[in-house]
Amino acid sequence: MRKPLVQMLSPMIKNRDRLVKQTLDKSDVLLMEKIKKSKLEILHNSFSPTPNDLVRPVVNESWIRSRNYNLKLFDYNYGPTLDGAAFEELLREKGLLLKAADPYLLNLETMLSHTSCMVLLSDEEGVMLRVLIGNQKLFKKINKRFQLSPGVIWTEKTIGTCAHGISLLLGIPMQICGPEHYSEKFGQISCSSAPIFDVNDNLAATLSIVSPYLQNSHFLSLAISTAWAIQNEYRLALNRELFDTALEATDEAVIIINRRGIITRANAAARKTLDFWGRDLIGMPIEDILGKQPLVDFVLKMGEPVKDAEIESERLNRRLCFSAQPQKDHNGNNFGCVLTLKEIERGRRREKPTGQAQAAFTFDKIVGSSPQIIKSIETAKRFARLDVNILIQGESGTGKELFAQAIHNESRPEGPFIAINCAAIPKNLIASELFGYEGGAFTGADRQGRPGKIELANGGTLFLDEIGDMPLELQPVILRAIEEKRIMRIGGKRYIPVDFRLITATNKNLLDLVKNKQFREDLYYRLKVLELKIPPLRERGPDTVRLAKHFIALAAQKLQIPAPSLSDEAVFHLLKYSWPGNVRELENAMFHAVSMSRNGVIEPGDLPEEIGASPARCPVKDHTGLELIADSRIAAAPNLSLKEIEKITIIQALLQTQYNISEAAKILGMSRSTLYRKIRDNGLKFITLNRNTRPKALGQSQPR
Ligand SMILES: Nc1ncnc2c1ncn2[C@@H]1O[C@H](COP(=O)(O)OP(=O)(O)OP(=O)(O)O)[C@@H](O)[C@H]1O
Repeated sequence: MRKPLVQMLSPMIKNRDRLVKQTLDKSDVLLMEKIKKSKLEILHNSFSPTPNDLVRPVVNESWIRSRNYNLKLFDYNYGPTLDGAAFEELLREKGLLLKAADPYLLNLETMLSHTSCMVLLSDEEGVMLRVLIGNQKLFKKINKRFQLSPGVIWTEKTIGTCAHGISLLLGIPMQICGPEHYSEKFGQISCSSAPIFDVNDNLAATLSIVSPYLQNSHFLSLAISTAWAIQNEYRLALNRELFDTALEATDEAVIIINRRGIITRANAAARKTLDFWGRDLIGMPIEDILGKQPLVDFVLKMGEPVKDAEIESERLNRRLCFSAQPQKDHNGNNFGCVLTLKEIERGRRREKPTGQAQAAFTFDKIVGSSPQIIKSIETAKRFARLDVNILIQGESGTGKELFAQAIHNESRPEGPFIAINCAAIPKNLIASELFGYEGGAFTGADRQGRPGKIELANGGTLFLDEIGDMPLELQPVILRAIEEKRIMRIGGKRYIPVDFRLITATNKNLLDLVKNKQFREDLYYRLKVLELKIPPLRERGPDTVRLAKHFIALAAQKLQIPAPSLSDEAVFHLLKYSWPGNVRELENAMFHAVSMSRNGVIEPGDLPEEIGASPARCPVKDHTGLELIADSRIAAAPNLSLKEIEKITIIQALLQTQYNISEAAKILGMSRSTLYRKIRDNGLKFITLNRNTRPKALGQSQPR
């Protein structure tokens, strides 16, 4: 390394010390005299004259400080030197800094070896860690005069004004030439210094280039750029250490793989989990360790994260909880991924959250941007702020519990979320479920007794789903508990105060039940202080496609395969179907479709029969005559553009009205002629199937 670098220098440089001005001309000498005179005046008069061009304010201030340290002006000042053991210890301590700096110092020394320059590296306290000089004869001479050797402490305090002393003190690059030094003994030398900072911007070191005679601006730039390079290297090393410490601090097995699936980092927990104690995982293909894992291929290929999926490793004969986070550069290019693995106890599957005492959903997790769902979200958010009872109404599977959880997380996130489905509990058990019981209250009861769900909801939210199925005889007791905010366990003798927010939900028309005397009117009005309506899926327009994509991604994750896309025809079938089971049905349908899909695309044939078995011919064609409901971006884009939403909404309205333009225009709230124009603007040419299914080319017919 040293030889080729030396060869880069011109023989002119080698022969003559051209880097520095060795002979001083008349003007130099005059200038030096003037500076020296100013220095003596300032120090003698013990006041700071207005700084002039000759004396920089930082230098002026440093001279005053040096004098106040009682340093000698006309003689040598020697810094103390650390003893051998202390210096060895310090070198060990500064190992990372030296490892980062040494290659650069060596290069600098090589480049300057034909000059009389010295390269110094000091730590943040001014201890010289490295003193490098190509010319050994000169080094000995300097050492004798200045006692400058590794381990000596040189600061402004110990030797007076010098470049590296000011760099240390102020954290700035500095060049000091000849009489600018405090001590006159330094009058013939010059120095350029630059600070080096660690990752937290703490001063860590200085780099200095010292030369006899005067320096030029190149010296300072050389010192700054070398210090900068060392600083970057040092920060990288520190970050690497920090990363390794964090990596080792976690109990989770963490493995980093590159784009080809080769392990580049792994912590001790990973070696333990993968039975690799004492052996290195680095450089091994992850497939050799875990066996073929479609999820790993999926993350590397698609750049999508995976959270808490369960994988089976045949090689390890073990099930693992697997998460993966792709590593991307600022342009979104995937260059590997971080895998975390947790062992799942034998015979114990990862528990699915039951939704019993925890609420996972928040408003931002509710998928949908249709005006209908946005309205429900906005209303629910407003309701969440008011601590009163809320009745959620909506068809089955529309997301009522989802909204209840989101309201809970918005209003009482610290408390428990206790959900009960009144239709799912046998009638004779509802009372004990809700109110709990004291020990021995009835045959079969626990000896210690048990708290009921209302008690458990204390401080949080009680969610009574299917409230319409609450037995009539229990309704007055519920009413009292709501009004008095206290309950008595079955067989108990004392009231227990409870503080809970009540959210109820139903897919029935409660008012009809009230009219039929199946539901108490007073309870009904107590429950519906605020009423939230969740729209059915068929009214949410393009949300069907958004939700479908959301569920496809979830299903693919569960099945450990890359998420397939939806073909245009499949999108058409999804929009056309009326979804009696709402979002839950869509979720199941997408799971079915993902399981059935081949070649990464969901076709109508992959959908459950009732959804995919609509007419084989798609009645909407684009201007090229292709059977499309919209262009392919609808299937590909993660979110839909306004134009795409408009297109889908028009198609939906036409499907809903069986292509009756007047009715569709009414649904869309626009005139027939506007609808005709929008059909054309959207590049759609329709073959209408009127109620008698007689096809008619819409694009050619004139609006009446
Ligand atoms: N907007 C949405 N975003 C994401 N997932 C949703 C959305 N709406 C519903 N779901 C999902 O659909 C399923 C049904 O939702 P939920 O159980 O909340 O409906 P529900 O109206 O309470 O049903 P039921 O009437 O049967 O009690 C759940 O798996 C839920 O996660």
